[in-house]
Amino acid sequence: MAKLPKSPLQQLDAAHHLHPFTDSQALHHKGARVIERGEGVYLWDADGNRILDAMAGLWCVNLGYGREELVQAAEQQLRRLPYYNLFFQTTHPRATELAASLATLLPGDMEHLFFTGSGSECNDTVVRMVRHYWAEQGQPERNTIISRHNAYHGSTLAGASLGGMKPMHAQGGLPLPGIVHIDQPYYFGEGGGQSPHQFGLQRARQLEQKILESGPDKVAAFIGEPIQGAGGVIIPPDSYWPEIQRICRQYDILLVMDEVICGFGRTGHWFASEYYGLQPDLLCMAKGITSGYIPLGAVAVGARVAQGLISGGEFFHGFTYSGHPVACAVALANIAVMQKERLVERVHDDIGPYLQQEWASLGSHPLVGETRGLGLLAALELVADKSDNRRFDEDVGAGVICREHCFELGLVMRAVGDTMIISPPLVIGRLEVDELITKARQALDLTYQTLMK
Ligand SMILES: Cc1ncc(COP(=O)(O)O)c(CNc2cccc(C(=O)O)c2)c1O
Repeated sequence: MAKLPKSPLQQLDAAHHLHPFTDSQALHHKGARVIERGEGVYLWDADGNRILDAMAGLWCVNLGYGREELVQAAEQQLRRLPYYNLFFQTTHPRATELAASLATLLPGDMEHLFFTGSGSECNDTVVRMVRHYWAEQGQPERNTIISRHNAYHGSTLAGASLGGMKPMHAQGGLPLPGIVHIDQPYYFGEGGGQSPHQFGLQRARQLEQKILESGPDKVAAFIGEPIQGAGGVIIPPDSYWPEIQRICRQYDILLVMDEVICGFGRTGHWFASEYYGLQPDLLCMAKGITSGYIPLGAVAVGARVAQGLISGGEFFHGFTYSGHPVACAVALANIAVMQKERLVERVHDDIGPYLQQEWASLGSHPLVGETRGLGLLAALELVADKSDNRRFDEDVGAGVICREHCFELGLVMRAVGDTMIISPPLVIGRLEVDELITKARQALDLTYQTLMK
């Protein structure tokens, strides 16, 4: 795709708009990519280029773009009640209906929902909720939360602290006190000579070490993404999560699953906790809950913590847009479409296996050290030498080069370092998967030519 000089919009953007997670100076020179329209799994940029969005926006547009059912739900609610709050012993029908609907979809005994406006606000809520819970149980010193290096839990002070990304911690004096990290179950990058089974147990057992180091009576909870998304679609060995859950139960540590990415059918289950046989005490959701059409988050609360909160007097926490009525209306419509079209079952039985089968074929490419995936989440690792999976030097920027070739070919793939990841809309068809794979292979070929010339 030929790069045109900056348009008036790009010049205006450079003059006034500070983008998230962006080197603004670099962007000002380049000019922001302008995405104008979406339909199904496709986007169109301001130059009229059609792009297959294999990232579903930011892991969130599960129903694809242009779903009239969601637009209608929003419009109807906007006309009837565009906003009201859930404070002062008040509710509105959509919040109540959505809480009841979610309770039927969640694993285990999770019957209660606390609404927020984002995934980060969910994780801030988790920190306050678990510390308040333990204080109400007469154990106020239980306030340490254990998370993982390279986890992503958002960009608020608590979300970024729970996250394990060092560049984020370096900006703003993070992590906050009482939030500590153990290593991640990243077998391809850190497995060493161990079997996946042994590596999964070894990494899970770091939790026990950290609990003993912190003092079991000081630890409130452990938080993790079933599959780390922004960290690079890190799929743990099968031995990992059962061992984590066993350790949490042994030391009576609350288990918090962050399903902001993995929830709402992404893995072929309504929630990935089901796939891993987990009974979390708290579960965070956002993104796919509304297919990204409007911001919404929710924390699902299991019976034990819910009873503690309910009997613990006023919980001094909440947001203006907690359970925004238009967002709840869109979420209800989103869930209804997922149920009507049996999308979760389709990911599990049809399009998920098909995507994984086709994605795995990329593993034969000379640049690819590994392909992996579950449902409609997938990753591949770019390597300089397949014989020993030697990585490229960081300054080569192989992932960014590959990502840019993807855009030139009309495909969005995310680069996390030299890991290429996809998370397409759940509505993607087989022919669109074929297009995705063809373009991904072409991008790998172009990247190979760029790097190996
Ligand atoms: C697991 C998880 N938890 C919490 C959040 C925070 O949600 P909000 O952004 O709505 O506050 C996320 C968000 N995930 C996220 C957000 C922005 C960029 C990328 C990326 O992969 O580049 C990923 C996430 O992936």
